[in-house]
Amino acid sequence: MRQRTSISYDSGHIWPPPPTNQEETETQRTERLEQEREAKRVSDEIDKAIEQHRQEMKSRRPQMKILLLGQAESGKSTMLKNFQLSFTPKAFKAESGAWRAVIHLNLVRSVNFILDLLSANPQFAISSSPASVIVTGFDVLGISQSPDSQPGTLTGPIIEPTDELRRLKMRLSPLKRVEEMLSKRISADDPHVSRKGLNSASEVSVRSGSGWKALARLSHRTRPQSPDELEDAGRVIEACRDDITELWADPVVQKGLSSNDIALQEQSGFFLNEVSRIASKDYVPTPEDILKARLQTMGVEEHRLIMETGQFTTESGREWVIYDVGGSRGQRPAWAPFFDDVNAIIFLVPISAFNQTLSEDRSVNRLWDSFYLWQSICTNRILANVTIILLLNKVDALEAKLNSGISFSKYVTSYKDSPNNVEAVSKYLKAKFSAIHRQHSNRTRKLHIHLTTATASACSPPLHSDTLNTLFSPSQDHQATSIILVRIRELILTNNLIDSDFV
Ligand SMILES: Nc1nc2c(ncn2[C@@H]2O[C@H](COP(=O)(O)OP(=O)(O)OP(=O)(O)O)[C@@H](O)[C@H]2O)c(=O)[nH]1
Ligand SMILES: [Mg+2]
Repeated sequence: MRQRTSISYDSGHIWPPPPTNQEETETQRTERLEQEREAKRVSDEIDKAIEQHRQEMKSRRPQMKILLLGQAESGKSTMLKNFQLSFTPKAFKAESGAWRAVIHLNLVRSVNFILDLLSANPQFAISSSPASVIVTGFDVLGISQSPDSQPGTLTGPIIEPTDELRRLKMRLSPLKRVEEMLSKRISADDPHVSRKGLNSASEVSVRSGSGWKALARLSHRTRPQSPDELEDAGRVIEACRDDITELWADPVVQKGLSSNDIALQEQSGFFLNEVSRIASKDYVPTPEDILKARLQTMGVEEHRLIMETGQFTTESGREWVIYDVGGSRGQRPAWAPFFDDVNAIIFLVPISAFNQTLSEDRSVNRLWDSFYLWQSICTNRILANVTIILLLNKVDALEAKLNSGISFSKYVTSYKDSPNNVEAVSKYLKAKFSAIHRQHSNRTRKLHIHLTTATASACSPPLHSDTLNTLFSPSQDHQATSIILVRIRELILTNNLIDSDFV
């Protein structure tokens, strides 16, 4: 006979109740057993329902789905890195080694770009100056722009090669192979590497899900058939360290670049000022290096962040899914399928790009493109109830440009003779983006705007420059990325509480 098991709830309460001392009749016994069976059935059903609910909750672990949108090089992937740095620091640290190869590639590409300029026929297409297209007006209904020049052609080398530069070019020639190898390694089996034009040193991309971080970390221990290419690359770069420094410091190189309006230091993935550190044997990327590294996104990448930190006690361990998309025009049709069940959109605008054109279409001003894109997101009916956050990014680069004398109103004619400083320009842009939102968006939706410098580490102290410190009150405008991220997180959580058990 099966032994009856008893569950003790607390002292004095045992279930099923132990047999009493009283003699029971056969009928009483049958009744009691029937009652016990029924009680057990009910109890089992409750247990089953609880377990089912638990499993459901587990599989439906409340996820926050966030979509990062914006044109190419607006800083979407950099903002994602900031999320990781702030909320999943252990995971971020664990992956940081993989960025070494990307940073090495960024560096080597800048060098090879300069070396190409010593040739009569650079290996990439020549375009006109970055400032080729002017935005003539920001009428919110009809944003318009007009091209003011056409791509030009080039006859001789951009940088006149001296004997010393020829020698350097020879000595640095192994970096061509290093660039090829690193590009292949990072782009996995689908390399998509392009020189974008005279004004841009490099672009290498990864396809979503290509697992490049794993590949970039692999050593010969895990790939015995191939020599440790990454270590080889590191050794070559280290051997070239002094020559790279010399090349970058060469006055003829500097003059050739500046007289052709090529500002390498303003470009993505610029590391030539830190060669001695980055080209050293024991180089380990810092969080700031990782934020500065450039790797173009292709397709839509899904990143699952299990919160390691959290203001709300129940938040730690929760999952946030962040979709990082490729922002160039050819990539944008891939965004729409992700609009359906998204909780929030973070839209980035690189406000320093007012004097640049799209690399995929040199006739389109980048600021104009951002306005156009913003309008289409605001208008989108599927997104009508989604929390929307607008980040006016690259404030540091905007400040540098305006301080160097580049006139905002030259490119945005409706700005007229307003002051050429960050405060006035960002105020103007905020007003313009807000106006588009008001006009094209669901009226009840509130717009949240922040000025950001995504490359200023989420861990760095508030406000990256003295000028910005005095320009903006920390409570209002430009703040440390970490503070903005906490605000964004709170906002998204608060706006999406109804369907979740977050708090
Ligand atoms: N100076 C400066 N550079 C930034 C800022 N934000 C991002 N960047 C740099 O700009 C480059 C492009 O940033 P990404 O985050 O790769 O741009 P993206 O929007 O993901 O671009 P796609 O993947 O092509 O769509 C990177 O090298 C970043 O380090 C910023 O606030 N200031
Ligand atoms: Mg990206």
